[in-house]
Amino acid sequence: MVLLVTEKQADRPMPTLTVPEIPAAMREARLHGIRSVKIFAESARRDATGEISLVPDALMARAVRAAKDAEPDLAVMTETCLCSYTDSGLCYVTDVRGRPDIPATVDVTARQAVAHAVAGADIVGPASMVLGTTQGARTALNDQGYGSVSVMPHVIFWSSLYEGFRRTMGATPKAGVDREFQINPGKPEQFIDAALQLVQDGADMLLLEPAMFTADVLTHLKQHTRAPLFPFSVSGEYTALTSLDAKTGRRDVRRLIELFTMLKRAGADASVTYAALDIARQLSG
Ligand SMILES: NCc1[nH]cc(CCC(=O)O)c1CC(=O)O
Ligand SMILES: [Zn+2]
Repeated sequence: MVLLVTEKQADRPMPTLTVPEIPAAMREARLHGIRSVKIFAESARRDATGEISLVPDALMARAVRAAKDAEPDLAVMTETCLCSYTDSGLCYVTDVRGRPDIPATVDVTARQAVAHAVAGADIVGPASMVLGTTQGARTALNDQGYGSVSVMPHVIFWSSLYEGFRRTMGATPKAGVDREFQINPGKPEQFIDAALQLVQDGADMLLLEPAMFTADVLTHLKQHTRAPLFPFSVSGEYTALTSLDAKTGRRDVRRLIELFTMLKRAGADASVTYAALDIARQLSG
C-alpha cells in the first residue's frame, strides 16, 4: 500500500491523506491482510540541499510515527530522496554550476535514512539512483545503531507514468523531464547492471519502477540475485488502469489485478500499489 502524505487535506491528481488520517488507514490495511506501507511525504518548505528534510518535526517523521504507533506489526517503508525538498525539484544536491554534487547527495540521503529510522521506519528507500546513496544509507544506519533497518533502493526507468505523483508531491523538476540518473528504457542492460550494483552496495531488496514496464528486467534479475524484487506500480498505472464505478462508488481494479498476476509469474516477490486496499476489498468479495 502506498500513502502520499500532505500537510493539509488537498485536491491533487493522486489520493493523499494527512497525518491524523493515517491510523484509520493502517487499521484498515491490517484488517485486509496488507503487511506493509510505503510512505511519501510532501514538504511545505524547501532549500538548496534538501537538508530541510532533516528537521525533527518533518512531515515524513510524523507520518512514520503515526503509522507505527497505529499498527506496529506492519512494516513501514519510506522514500529517501531529495526531490520533495530541493528548490530545484531534483533528486540530488547541485553544485554552483548546477551539476550533481554526488558527495553532498550521499551525505544528505544517509542522514535522511537515519532520520526515518529514528522515526520508526523498517525499510528506507534511496530513490535518486545516485551511485553511493545505498551504501551511504547502509553505513550510516549501521553506525547509528539501526543495523536491523533494511535498505530498498528504487531502480527506475524514465517514464511518463510519474507525472501524477510529481504534481501531487511537488516533486516536478524545474528543468527537463527525464531525471538524470534514471535509466533509458531502451537500455535494459544498464538497468540490470545498476540493480546488481545496488545489491553489492548493500541493498536488502529492490523496488522496480514502473511495475508494468520492468517485467522483462524483473524476470532477468530473478535469475541473477536472491534479493527480493518488488515492482512499484506507479501513479500513472493507477490512473490509467483503474476507474471509479459511478454506480457502486468502488474502484474497478481488475486490470491492476491482471498486472500483478503477470508480475508474480514474472518473478515478483510482492508488488507495491496505490490500489492495495481496493484490491483487497475486491478479492474479499
Ligand atoms: N523521486 C523518485 C521517485 N519516487 C517516486 C516516483 C514515482 C512514483 C509514482 O509515479 O507513483 C519517482 C520517480 C520520479 O519522480 O521521477
Ligand atoms: Zn526523487
